[in-house]
Amino acid sequence: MTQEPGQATNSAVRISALWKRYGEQVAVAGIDLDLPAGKFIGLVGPNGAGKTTTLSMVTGLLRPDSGTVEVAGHDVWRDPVAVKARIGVLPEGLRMFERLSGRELLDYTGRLRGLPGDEVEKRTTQLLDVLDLAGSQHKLVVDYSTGMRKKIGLAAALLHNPEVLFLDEPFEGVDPVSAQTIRGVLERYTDSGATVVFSSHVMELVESLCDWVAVMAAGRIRAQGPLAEVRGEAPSLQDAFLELVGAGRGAGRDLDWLGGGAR
Ligand SMILES: Nc1ncnc2c1ncn2[C@@H]1O[C@H](COP(=O)(O)OP(=O)(O)OP(=O)(O)O)[C@@H](O)[C@H]1O
Repeated sequence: MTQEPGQATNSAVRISALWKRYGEQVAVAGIDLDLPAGKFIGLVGPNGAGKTTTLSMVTGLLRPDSGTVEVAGHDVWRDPVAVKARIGVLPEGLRMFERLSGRELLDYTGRLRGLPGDEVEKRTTQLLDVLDLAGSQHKLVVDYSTGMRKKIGLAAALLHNPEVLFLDEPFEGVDPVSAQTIRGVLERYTDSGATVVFSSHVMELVESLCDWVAVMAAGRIRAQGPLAEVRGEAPSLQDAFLELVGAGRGAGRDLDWLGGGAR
């Protein structure tokens, strides 16, 4: 059911019976997810679980085989313009306009989003400042480090003040200082009532940031809910996760030739 534009909704994202296959490979196997608005949400799962495929379908970058996705009350595939106006996306391996400087990239993004020039300028200056990129604002994006690319990508995704922000592995390749900066910006953003959905396989990070998690493995949702509920009696999210995805702690036992100095 799609709500009328502007109507209040408690769900930031509603996914129903979503499927995606790549040939014989089932990447996403009919998942249902209801992600509450105003939360810091982690989508966690091992390599190949289907996180990127799910986020791509939710953000309108990849067409599902079947199923529906609603973001901020709008159907992603029937009402793509309304959805794209309300979301910010930092995809994995984001392609950017490499020959623009950081500031030019944000200026261009702001204008594409239809913001007035003076507003773009103001927000750009503030974001560059907060994300510690002011000193590199005139450097070409092609010369940015991995962490700087993540930060400028995040700034571009935030510029139009979206209702829901989707981030695929936002902390991958980011040093602890930059990670702390990104974290501060995201916490401020969710405190104002916006929603962050991010994918990660770093459990400690998810545990320390998120108030709500969805655990994915082999294309299916294994658990979803408030962090404390998903963690249950387990000492940490990592333990709960290993239990849920059935990971063997004995992995490597067969590698009897490995280590010990014998050649
Ligand atoms: N373009 C593609 N063509 C064929 N198979 C694909 C494609 N993209 C993903 N897959 C397969 O779909 C499954 C889910 O992949 P996906 O990238 O969504 O997982 P992920 O949870 O994001 O993994 P990771 O944490 O390693 O990035 C994997 O088995 C992967 O090999």
